[in-house]
Amino acid sequence: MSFLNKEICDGDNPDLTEERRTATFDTDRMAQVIYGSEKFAARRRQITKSISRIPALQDTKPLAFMTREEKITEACRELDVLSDHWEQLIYVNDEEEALHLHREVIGMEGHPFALHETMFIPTLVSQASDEQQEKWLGRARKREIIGCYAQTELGHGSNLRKLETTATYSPSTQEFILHTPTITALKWWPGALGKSSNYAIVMADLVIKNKSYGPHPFIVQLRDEKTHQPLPGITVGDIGPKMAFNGADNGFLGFDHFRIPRGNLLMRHNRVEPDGSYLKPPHAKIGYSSMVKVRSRMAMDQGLFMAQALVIAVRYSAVRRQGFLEDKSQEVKVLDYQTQQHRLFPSIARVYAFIFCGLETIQLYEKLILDVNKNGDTSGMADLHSLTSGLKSVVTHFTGQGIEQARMACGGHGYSMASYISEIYGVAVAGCTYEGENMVMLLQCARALVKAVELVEEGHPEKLSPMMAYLTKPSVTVDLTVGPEAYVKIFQLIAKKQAFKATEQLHKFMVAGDSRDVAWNKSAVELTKASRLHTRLYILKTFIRRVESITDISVKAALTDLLNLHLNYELLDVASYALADGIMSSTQMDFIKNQLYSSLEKIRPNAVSLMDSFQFSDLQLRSVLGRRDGHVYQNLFEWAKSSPLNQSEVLPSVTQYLKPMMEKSKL
Ligand SMILES: CCCCCCCC/C=C\CCCCCCCC(=O)SCCNC(=O)CCNC(=O)[C@H](O)C(C)(C)COP(=O)(O)OP(=O)(O)OC[C@H]1O[C@@H](n2cnc3c(N)ncnc32)[C@H](O)[C@@H]1OP(=O)(O)O
Ligand SMILES: Cc1cc2nc3c(=O)[nH]c(=O)nc-3n(C[C@H](O)[C@H](O)[C@H](O)COP(=O)(O)OP(=O)(O)OC[C@H]3O[C@@H](n4cnc5c(N)ncnc54)[C@H](O)[C@@H]3O)c2cc1C
Repeated sequence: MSFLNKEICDGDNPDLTEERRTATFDTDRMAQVIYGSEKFAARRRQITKSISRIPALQDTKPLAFMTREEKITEACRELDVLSDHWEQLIYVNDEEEALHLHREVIGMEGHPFALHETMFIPTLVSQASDEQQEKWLGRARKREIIGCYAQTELGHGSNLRKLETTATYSPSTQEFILHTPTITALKWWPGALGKSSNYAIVMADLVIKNKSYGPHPFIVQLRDEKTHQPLPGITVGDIGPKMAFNGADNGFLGFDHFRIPRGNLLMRHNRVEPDGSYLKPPHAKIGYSSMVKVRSRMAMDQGLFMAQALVIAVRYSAVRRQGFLEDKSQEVKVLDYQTQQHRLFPSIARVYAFIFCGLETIQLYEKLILDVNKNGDTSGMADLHSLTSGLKSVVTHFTGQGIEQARMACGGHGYSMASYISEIYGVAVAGCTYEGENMVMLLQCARALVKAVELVEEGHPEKLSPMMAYLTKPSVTVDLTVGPEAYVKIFQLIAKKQAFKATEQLHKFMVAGDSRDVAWNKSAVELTKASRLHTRLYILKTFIRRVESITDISVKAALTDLLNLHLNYELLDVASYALADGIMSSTQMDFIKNQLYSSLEKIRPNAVSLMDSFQFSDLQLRSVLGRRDGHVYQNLFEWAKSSPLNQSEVLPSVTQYLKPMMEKSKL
């Protein structure tokens, strides 16, 4: 079967056109699966088309040749143009459409609204009372004010209970006094805080009558709305250049006894009354909801980062010819090498798997917020917290690995900033750190796992949440040839064994006299391993569920090949556990390897289309190597010529130093 999209292929590199001809499915149909619905996939295309009709949004100077200041200015110029066209481009207040618009036009290097959309507004939605929403949410949505999320401090990011910024209630004036008592209490890292935001959600330790109530969210005006000057009592600025993400002004912030009205404590779930009495929230960690929101998005966002790198690497691999196979008259596309396929295809499978998880966790968060806000029902919080803690850690780790492999798969040109892969890598791996450092979050996930194992050991398996039910499954011998369910069974056994082993180790140290915290630390590596396996099992099951639900036969067939690759690759990757515990034999290992290699061959003809299906525009990709038309070499040459170093033949560094040095050497 062939699905040739004329519009796409006309004038393209013939090697890429050939790849698109061999596809066995329709990329528009695949896009519906990727983006969760026919409607949203179509809206994305429509928005992309509308963007392409606005000349002021087309690419200017390549980002790689811009200074940081130029990048920030350019992002703001684009935001201004977008704001003029906002209502004609997207449905106002549709978060997914807004995200797509920003991703495509401004890209991933950060911008003044990145935290406004992803954390400031969501915190107002989940934490502000109706009255407070009336006051601030409308203004925020209309972009009359720009906000950020200021939580992390110079001295503390992971351990929130030790945040030092205080918000001390003064009943006589009905104000909170925000204060930065030490250098380590300076807020440090919040995105868009340094120069752009005029408001912030500030997480500070609530203190009433000398009693600390822990971190609470406050809305704080930082800058004058007319002059944009910091208000008296506020010290704020940019923390300097970063590994990537340099279009964002991550900032620092200090308070000198800065007063805000009582009504600026976000009070949907807790209250401080005028006399200073405190009303507890229905769940102690409800104030952490914005972090859970971002974590619940991360499987999707990271999947899309990795997808961008893979679109670039796969298209380039179909254009790049090097070396010979059978036919000595023509060099082969590097995509035909088994090693190249092995380098790229398992990551393609992970991209799809991560995105399917993201579609699910985004919905789970939306449901949770509805339950909490409408019915005060917090019962889903613990499960979503442990799930998203594990997921953000596993997904960011593999995304980093996948992008780096994509970079190497592009050979020398992958190392050039023309590929854009280094930027994608730099931005994506920030996710290993932000929203909770990966080890810290794996250990959060482990808390839930250990609790579940303890329930089983105490004879209460009925109390387990559905995600943990596998911990009660008995050991069985599995015939791998029967299909995905057999892989799930083996994975469940591996994950279960590791969860029990890690818990056993924890208990052993406790029995020997260690406190739970010390025993926990002595078992931490084993615990993180259990969390990873538990999370990878969830990813695998989600992938299977999603593929089963697809109705388009050709799309389903292509994704089944990808799923089979995933099952074999993941199981092989954790085979050491299975071998050590006698869960799998070496014959089964050989079977898995052979399945894996034949999956690579099956996927090969669909590789380019599997990545085309993401329907990223060239504007969004920002990559010379990944262009849709595949005209790599001409454009690389043009790109290099536009380097500022090539704007003159002889650089001042030559006249000033190299020439005199060479002259001196002649003497
Ligand atoms: C439209 C525009 C879009 C444009 C997009 C363009 C592209 C942009 C690209 C990229 C955007 C960039 C965006 C960057 C964004 C970054 C933002 C940030 O980084 S904000 C800072 C994050 N900071 C952390 O995540 C700290 C991590 N630490 C913590 O969360 C806590 O300290 C934690 C969870 C590690 C411990 O918290 P404890 O000390 O209060 O609690 P304990 O004592 O350990 O636990 C007590 C119980 O509470 C539960 N718990 C903890 N947190 C919970 C929660 N959230 N929900 C439910 N339970 C929770 C625990 O599981 C535990 O349960 P049991 O006792 O075991 O049953
Ligand atoms: C690009 C970027 C954007 C960010 N944006 C924001 C933002 O908008 N708002 C905001 O408030 N913050 C933001 N942050 C800050 C970010 O959330 C924190 O850096 C992150 O939570 C990690 O905390 P930390 O820096 O204190 O790391 P640390 O906790 O100091 O980590 C250092 C090491 O200690 C280990 N460690 C720490 N605690 C434990 C433990 N209990 N057990 C085992 N190991 C442990 C970690 O695993 C790690 O290896 C951003 C950070 C980055 C990089």
